[in-house]
Amino acid sequence: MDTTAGLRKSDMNPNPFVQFDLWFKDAEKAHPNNPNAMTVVTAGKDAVPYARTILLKGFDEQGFVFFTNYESPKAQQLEDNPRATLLFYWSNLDRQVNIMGMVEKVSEEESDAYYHSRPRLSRIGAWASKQSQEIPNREWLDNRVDELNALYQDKDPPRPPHWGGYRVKPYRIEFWQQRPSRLHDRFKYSQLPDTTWQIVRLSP
Ligand SMILES: Cc1cc2nc3c(=O)[nH]c(=O)nc-3n(C[C@H](O)[C@H](O)[C@H](O)COP(=O)(O)O)c2cc1C
Ligand SMILES: Cc1ncc(COP(=O)(O)O)c(C=O)c1O
Repeated sequence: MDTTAGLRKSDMNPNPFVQFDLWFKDAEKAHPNNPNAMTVVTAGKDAVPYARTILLKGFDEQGFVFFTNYESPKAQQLEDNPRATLLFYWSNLDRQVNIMGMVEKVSEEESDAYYHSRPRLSRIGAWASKQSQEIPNREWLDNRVDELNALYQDKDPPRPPHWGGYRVKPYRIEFWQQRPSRLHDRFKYSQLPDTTWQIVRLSP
């Protein structure tokens, strides 16, 4: 994948989801390890921007979906302020994508479907972990996993009510590609009130 040739506005698909899909497919080839890893930034009542890595689990014209614990700090921040920024950096391609959007929970059905596609131990883990809470030691966590494994011995663990997905519905997406001498190519897509997308070039 040669990304050194530069980007013209005419290279950019008018639909940012199609453009993201093209770049994501390139990233899957160039980054065998977690091409879907993204930095997710949220800010709640204290206005502090909190960042963490999350795996993108799906995207379409409705938005970008990830799964997590609904009682985690990020979930509380999203409750207080349902906005997020998603940031991808694909170093082997010298590309960055920055997505800003409004956030909502995915449907129960969508969370169930994804939860049940996960390996059994990951499903147990979603029950075992009180995400981001302080715990006494590793043994405490391992014991919880043992207890939950015994509880669901011959059963399929159901999805915990505190675990599910969020969808980031973008209103702004920026595609960035590196060029020599820091004179990068950048295109910003902004959603207009009639839901069409305006594309402008930004200075590096
Ligand atoms: C590569 C990678 C992928 C991760 N993917 C997820 C994920 O999909 N969902 C999740 O809840 N946490 C994921 N984490 C853990 C988060 O970074 C974070 O520690 C956790 O969600 C707690 O965040 P919070 O305290 O801000 O709510 C991942 C971490 C790494 C390094
Ligand atoms: C706590 C947590 N939840 C979810 C995920 C991602 O989902 P999955 O385990 O279904 O790949 C990760 C990935 O690292 C994670 O650390």
